[in-house]
Amino acid sequence: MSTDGTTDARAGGDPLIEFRHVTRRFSSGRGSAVTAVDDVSFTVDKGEVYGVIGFSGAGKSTLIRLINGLERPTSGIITVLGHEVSGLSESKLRHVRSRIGMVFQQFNLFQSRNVAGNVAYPLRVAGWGKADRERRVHELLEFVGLADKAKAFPEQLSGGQKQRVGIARALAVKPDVLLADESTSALDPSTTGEVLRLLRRANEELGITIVAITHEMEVIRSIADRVAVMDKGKIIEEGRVYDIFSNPRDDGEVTFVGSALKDRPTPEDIGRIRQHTTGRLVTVSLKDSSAVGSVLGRAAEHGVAFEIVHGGMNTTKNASFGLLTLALEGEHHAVQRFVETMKAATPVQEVRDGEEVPR
Ligand SMILES: Nc1ncnc2c1ncn2[C@@H]1O[C@H](COP(=O)(O)OP(=O)(O)OP(=O)(O)O)[C@@H](O)[C@H]1O
Repeated sequence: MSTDGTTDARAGGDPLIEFRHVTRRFSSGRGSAVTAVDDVSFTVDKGEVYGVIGFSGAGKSTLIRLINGLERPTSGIITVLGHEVSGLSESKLRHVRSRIGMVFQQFNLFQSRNVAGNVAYPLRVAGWGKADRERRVHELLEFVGLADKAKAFPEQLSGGQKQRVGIARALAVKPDVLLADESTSALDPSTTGEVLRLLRRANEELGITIVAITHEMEVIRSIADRVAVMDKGKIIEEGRVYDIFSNPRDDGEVTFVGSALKDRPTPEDIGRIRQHTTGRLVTVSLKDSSAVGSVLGRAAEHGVAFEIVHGGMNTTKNASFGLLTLALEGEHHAVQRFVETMKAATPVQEVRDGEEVPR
């Protein structure tokens, strides 16, 4: 990662995907219209994992369908792999689509074909010869850890195994981009981890760029480099996952991503904490834990006593970080000076009693 907050890949050239003021409106038939994607602009760089998160109806599926040209924008410009797809004919679009793999929530496997047959399908369509197909299918099944299942049929596989076949198939023709549409939403938590690790390997070992749309924060936290939060068709927040997760905001406003962290105290937690302390409550970021440790080590010199009342560690794709909530006891000005000293070392957020923390 470079110091200006961009990915290393960006230095290598133009973005792989670019949306400029893209809007997609659907008419509902009775004269009213739904704006599924509303004046959205973003870029995805080569080699990065870009996550899009939002509630149902936020416009995520429409956004992903705009990338592979299954939807056309009402207005705005979409460039994918150097082509302005918003203006391409259907035959030219097919060429761009052949460089984009797709992973679906419900796997979309052919039930009548075995695993090898499913993975070989896009290779057949692309005109690969039999020997090359067989070699490639074997290579892909090795990559996804299903070499022993080549002859099995989808109905004989677990959900996680089906999705691994789906990923092998999506990677078959060596696409530049993988679009993952709620790829783990149909899976249980342990299988979700297995599929996310595989997507991460596809990104890191094969260098494939991934756009993952999801309503699950876990997907964003564990594989995305950057995240866009969608709400009612708009991107309402965007940034590097590590920065968004690890910076509690000073103004007390809790962001969509930040609100999903389990290591901030809920109002119920605050109620319990208040039963045994009247101290000032602050949440400090452990982005640089040695700096925080040395400040806390000097609390007594400031005439301040602290107690750790809440906290935990999180791991994102790129790094770990934690949030620690402290109760600070001491003379008002001493506590204030100590908070200022902490703020010089790390982001600090006040915890207000009775504060509503959206979950
Ligand atoms: N073909 C269509 N015709 C009319 N309205 C549509 C069409 N496709 C999507 N919409 C509307 O656009 C809005 C965004 O839908 P979209 O499916 O993109 O959201 P989403 O975030 O993917 O939600 P979900 O996770 O439930 O699929 C919704 O109000 C939806 O009803």
